[in-house]
Amino acid sequence: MTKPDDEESGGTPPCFLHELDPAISGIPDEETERDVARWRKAERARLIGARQAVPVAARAVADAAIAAELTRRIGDAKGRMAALYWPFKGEPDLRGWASAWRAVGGRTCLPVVVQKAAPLIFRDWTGAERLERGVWNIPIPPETAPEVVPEIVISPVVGFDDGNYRLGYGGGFYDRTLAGLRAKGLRPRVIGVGFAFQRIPTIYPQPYDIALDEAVLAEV
Ligand SMILES: Nc1nc2c(c(=O)[nH]1)N(C=O)[C@@H](CNc1ccc(C(=O)N[C@@H](CCC(=O)O)C(=O)O)cc1)CN2
Ligand SMILES: Nc1ncnc2c1ncn2[C@@H]1O[C@H](COP(=O)(O)OP(=O)(O)OP(=O)(O)O)[C@@H](O)[C@H]1O
Repeated sequence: MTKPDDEESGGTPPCFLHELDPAISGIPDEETERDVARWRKAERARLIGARQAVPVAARAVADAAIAAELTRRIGDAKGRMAALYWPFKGEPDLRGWASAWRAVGGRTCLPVVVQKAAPLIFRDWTGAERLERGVWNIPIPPETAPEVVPEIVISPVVGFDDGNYRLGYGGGFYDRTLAGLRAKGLRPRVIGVGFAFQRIPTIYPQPYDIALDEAVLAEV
């Protein structure tokens, strides 16, 4: 990245993001990391706000559209393990899809935060067990539920960009989880889900960001 000549003369723009080429993921420098973190924080707030403002009726239509499209893309359920999520902050509610998937022989699991700044684990979710409160009060299957490895990961996006990169809540959980699975030679199919307005040109991907395989984003 080149530095503008006027850096010492008061003409410096507040942020250098406009100079970044998202296609190039070089060695991260501190200044860039700070700018990206700041930009992501604001973008998350904007997108989560827009998502929470979607009216209930429109949301129900969009959730149904996402569910139908997932079924179409994924196909046969028999014996296949899909990771879902317990929706919060206006995320699409796919719990109905999860039970429909189980009803035709699919299996489901939910992500569990073991600790901050660490990969997630996935626990088997039959739909019959009593869920517990995990970190940030997110419902999770109890410790007695076996840890499993999903073949398909349905991941709620805060933002989704043209390079298939996902903006999440900022914990880095999915990136760490997918990196950990890859290190073991495991590559689940990762499908982002959300609403069409969550599509953005770029999240300014960093070396640790892992692109998703695809996304299903419903119009609202
Ligand atoms: N429904 C759902 N479940 C999920 C995820 C998700 O994106 N959606 N996750 C995907 O990763 C994991 C949880 N990730 C989360 C990451 C940050 C925050 C959060 O609210 N953080 C606080 C800051 C907390 C702190 O830094 O101490 C905040 O934003 O106010 C919540 C969940 C696992 N379960
Ligand atoms: N594989 C990894 N190893 C170590 N640190 C990582 C890894 N992936 C991400 N991080 C760290 O996690 C932090 C948050 O990452 P990022 O902004 O991509 O979160 P996010 O994808 O929006 O959140 P989430 O996946 O929890 O919804 C970053 O500061 C980054 O340093």
